[in-house]
Amino acid sequence: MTTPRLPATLPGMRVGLYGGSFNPPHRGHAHVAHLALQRLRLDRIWWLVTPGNPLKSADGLPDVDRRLAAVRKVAHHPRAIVTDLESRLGTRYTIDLVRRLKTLRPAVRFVLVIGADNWATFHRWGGWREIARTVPIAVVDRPGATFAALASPAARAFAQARISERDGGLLPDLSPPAWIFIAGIKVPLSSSQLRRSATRG
Ligand SMILES: Nc1ncnc2c1ncn2[C@@H]1O[C@H](COP(=O)(O)OP(=O)(O)OP(=O)(O)O)[C@@H](O)[C@H]1O
Ligand SMILES: O=C(O)c1ccc[n+]([C@@H]2O[C@H](COP(=O)([O-])O)[C@@H](O)[C@H]2O)c1
Repeated sequence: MTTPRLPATLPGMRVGLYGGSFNPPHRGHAHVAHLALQRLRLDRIWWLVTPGNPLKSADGLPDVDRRLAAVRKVAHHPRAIVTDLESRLGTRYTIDLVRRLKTLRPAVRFVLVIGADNWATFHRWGGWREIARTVPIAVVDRPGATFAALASPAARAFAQARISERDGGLLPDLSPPAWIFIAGIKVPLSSSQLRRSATRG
């Protein structure tokens, strides 16, 4: 099996893994990426355009190249990398992605970055406990999802591993399980809302 080319890294680099359908990308996504860069003191954030969320129907999902082009327009930041790495690795499940990355780049400090709605349903992800034991996780708050995220099965299962919001800069250095809930300004935007408005014209 040949290994696809990964974005460049250096040993010890702090890299946020920010996966999404991005159908379409919006300012809420840029907010998550910027907040993660700042609060976790990341060297890079990789916007990973998924070939398809295993829990969502792929009906009407534009192909990866179209979504990559759209994400590049909203992701502007000198430390942002927009990539189709998951298509090239052949991964759809996050557990497979993080296992591969830990093997391919053992000296890089990866952190998984997700929105609060995804932490609320994280227990439905394949191998969710193993994901949380493999990489630290940063959860960014989102309108309507705060309570569900903080009371979620994942939050309860890993209650002892939650760190204080003011210690975000430490998260990439911690051995998992470790997670943080990042509050602050919430951006009330979603791709589904934008798709609905586009259909209405
Ligand atoms: N406004 C937002 N605030 C915080 N996190 C967000 C926001 N929008 C998206 N996210 C997070 O960004 C990641 C990618 O989201 P995704 O591409 O599914 O967008 P979405 O707006 O949630 O789409 P949809 O409405 O189709 O479900 C997910 O982890 C999601 O939780
Ligand atoms: O691995 C899983 O079971 C899994 C289930 C749901 C979502 N994910 C990943 O979570 C990321 C966010 O997905 P989405 O559709 O909410 O943008 C994206 O990278 C998905 O592949 C992964």
